[in-house]
Amino acid sequence: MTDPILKLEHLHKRFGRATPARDFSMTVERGEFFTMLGPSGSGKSTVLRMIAGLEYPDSGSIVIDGRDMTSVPPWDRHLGMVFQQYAIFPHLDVAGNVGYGLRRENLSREETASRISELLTLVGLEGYESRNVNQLSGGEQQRVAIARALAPRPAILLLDEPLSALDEKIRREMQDELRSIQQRTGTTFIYVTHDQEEALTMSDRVAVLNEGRYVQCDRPEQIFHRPRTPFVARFFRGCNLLSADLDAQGEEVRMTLAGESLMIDRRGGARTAAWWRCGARPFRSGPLLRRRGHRQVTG
Ligand SMILES: Nc1ncnc2c1ncn2[C@@H]1O[C@H](COP(=O)(O)OP(=O)(O)OP(=O)(O)O)[C@@H](O)[C@H]1O
Repeated sequence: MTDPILKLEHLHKRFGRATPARDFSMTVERGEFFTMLGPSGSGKSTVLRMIAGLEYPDSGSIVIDGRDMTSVPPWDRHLGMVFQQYAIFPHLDVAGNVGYGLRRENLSREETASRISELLTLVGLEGYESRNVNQLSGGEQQRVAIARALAPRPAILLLDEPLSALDEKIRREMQDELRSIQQRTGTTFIYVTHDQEEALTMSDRVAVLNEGRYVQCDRPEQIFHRPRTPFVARFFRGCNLLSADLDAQGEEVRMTLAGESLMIDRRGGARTAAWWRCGARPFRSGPLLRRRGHRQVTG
């Protein structure tokens, strides 16, 4: 088992009355697609900005690839960043924009051209080198921004709601493409979104944030089928929460719901069946998890 690529330990950050990070600790493994998901104001962007070095924590530490980076400036952290706004340079063509990411690499002209061409192929813009960026669609501009951020082979690529300005169809396509780019390059991605479906579809693991803490950090199918708190369950709109009485009897628990009783084991073994019997089939669980190759859970 290799060391995690990122370790956040007891991060705390306050802005006046807002506390977007409270004793926040988490680890991200090498090559993971890791997503921070949560409602507006839960602290996702602040945590991402602290990883990037765009904000400094009041206390706690940030270790990237084994080095303490807590007070290191952003340009020495060897991270890439992609934001919601397509932060590309309007006065440079596509090659100029992607090449900007290579300016510290000391490459020859030929090596730079070859790397730009490789990156454009990776993001599906093969042959776009001399195109004017102002004439590209939103999705294409975001691909240029991703190629530029990946150009110096960052240890981690940080993505803050990169698809939220795109229309639904392009957004869906880009979700699949981003996942594929991440897998082909093996780069660790840390992704911020408030979109539940996006998080579940793309990620290896998801941290659900609320008020500066994460309330659950797990694989998508665990988050979806085994929410640890009512907050997580409610956050996936369409999920039905029903109150039941539980009565422990040795290894089994009797659950009484709407006058019906059911024995479940202590790990909640029959819980899925119970939800099914109540007609509370989870929101889009089949197509959602099938899209990323998960087995559908049956009752
Ligand atoms: N630079 C800042 N100055 C003052 N308050 C801030 C600053 N940055 C963030 N906050 C506050 O911290 C809280 C968390 O903000 P943050 O942007 O991290 O949340 P978020 O989960 O990313 O939300 P959103 O999805 O709306 O972007 C909010 O109450 C916000 O107003």
